[in-house]
Amino acid sequence: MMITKLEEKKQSMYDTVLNQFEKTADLIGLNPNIKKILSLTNNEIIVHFPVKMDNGKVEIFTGYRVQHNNALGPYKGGLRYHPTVDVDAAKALAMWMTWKTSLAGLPYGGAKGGIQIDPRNYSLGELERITRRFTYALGENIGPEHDIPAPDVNTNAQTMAWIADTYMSTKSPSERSQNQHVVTGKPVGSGGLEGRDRATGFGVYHTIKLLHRSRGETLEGKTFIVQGFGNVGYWASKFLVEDGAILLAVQDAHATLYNAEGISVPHLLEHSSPRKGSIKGFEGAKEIDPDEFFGLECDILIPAALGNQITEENAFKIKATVVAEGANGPTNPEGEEVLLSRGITVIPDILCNSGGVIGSYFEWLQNRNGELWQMDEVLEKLEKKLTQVFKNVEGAVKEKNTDWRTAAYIIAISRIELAYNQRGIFP
Ligand SMILES: NC(=O)C1=CN([C@@H]2O[C@H](COP(=O)(O)OP(=O)(O)OC[C@H]3O[C@@H](n4cnc5c(N)ncnc54)[C@H](O)[C@@H]3O)[C@@H](O)[C@H]2O)C=CC1
Ligand SMILES: O=C(O)CCC(=O)C(=O)O
Repeated sequence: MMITKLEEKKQSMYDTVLNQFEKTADLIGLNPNIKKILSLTNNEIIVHFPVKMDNGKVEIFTGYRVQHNNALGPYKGGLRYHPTVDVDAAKALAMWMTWKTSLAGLPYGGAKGGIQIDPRNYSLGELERITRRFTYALGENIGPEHDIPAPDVNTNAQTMAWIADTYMSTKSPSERSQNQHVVTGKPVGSGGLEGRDRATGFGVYHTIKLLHRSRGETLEGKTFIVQGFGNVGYWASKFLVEDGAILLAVQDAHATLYNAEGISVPHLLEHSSPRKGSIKGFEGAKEIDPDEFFGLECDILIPAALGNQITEENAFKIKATVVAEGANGPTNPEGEEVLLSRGITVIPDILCNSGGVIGSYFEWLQNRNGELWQMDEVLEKLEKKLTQVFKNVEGAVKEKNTDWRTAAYIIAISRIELAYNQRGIFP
């Protein structure tokens, strides 16, 4: 059977995470029974649900929620609205969440899901109805102590507010407020956490900064390029530029921009916001061929869009000496081999973008305890936690004389193995 380009891409995302897991499992001699459990996902939920469109016609949508593992706590992970969402993509992304929450030392497991749509084709009212129907269809497969979604590609605080409202409306009046933490990443004012919006981008910036600090360098004058100018790409760029780095190029789904003098982050945001996030047409940079992007001269490359972007086909072109994975799974194993053989440091996704889920954990605690945390308090706690996680991985890199991803996986998988062993399931 012929495999289309899109299918090839999806297949290899799941292959990527399994390859990364198996490599580390073999390295640490993971208990074979635990390896079997972690190689599979616990639950793969697929729902089909009808929604009335603005023109009065009914469309049927397909939504996914894959729950990989909950040995360390409730399932946690984002919801993505994108044409590439399917069960394989959700399985891969759910596994990454399990490793990420474990590495960060959070009391969570891993899940991911979404709907296979291009949200640009729908009005705001349609997106609200799609989201509410999806929430009903998921029913008790999500819950504040069971599986807690959050924003991901093409979903945001508004999407989370609709989910929380719909889920809470299924509860009796006296139970409603106890269910607000069914999702995180909500708007501030509806149970959201001050600073959750910037938490992932802040984490990307902070891990880059810590890596440079450990080498006796600062970010002043360092050049960087970023793929994706959404939540993660924008906030990471903003923090980096505020710390003296220079943004040379940005690529999104519609255009690739370059300016050797540096691109203004606030001006680019101002340009893109009213255009459904597109950077196309920005006058403060010239548009270049998308194929030139990865080969641009720079110090730091931040993939902050989709998976499988850095492969054996383009890794040899990359000039950056640091690749900071804002996205989940942006580098496939063959691409990573090329990068490592060329001495390029890869800050792996499960460390680099973990600021988001750490921020979500703070929001969950805030809701559970009926508290309201302030921005400075949140950023201080986030920085402290990220620094601790970074130092743990740095320690493992040195101790095991290995790359950053393997070091991060060793910590993440060993923690889950310990939990299973402590419970005496596989003595
Ligand atoms: N939002 C969050 O808190 C977290 C997000 N992530 C990951 O970060 C990545 C980006 O997520 P968000 O910024 O939230 O999404 P977003 O929806 O806010 O932005 C996505 C960006 O990627 C661009 N993009 C889409 N397809 C592209 C393509 N083929 N080539 C180049 N650019 C493309 C879009 O134009 C947009 O600029 C995803 O991999 C997501 O899983 C990871 C941790 C947390
Ligand atoms: O904030 C969260 O719960 C998860 C965010 C997410 O989807 C991710 O880290 O990839």
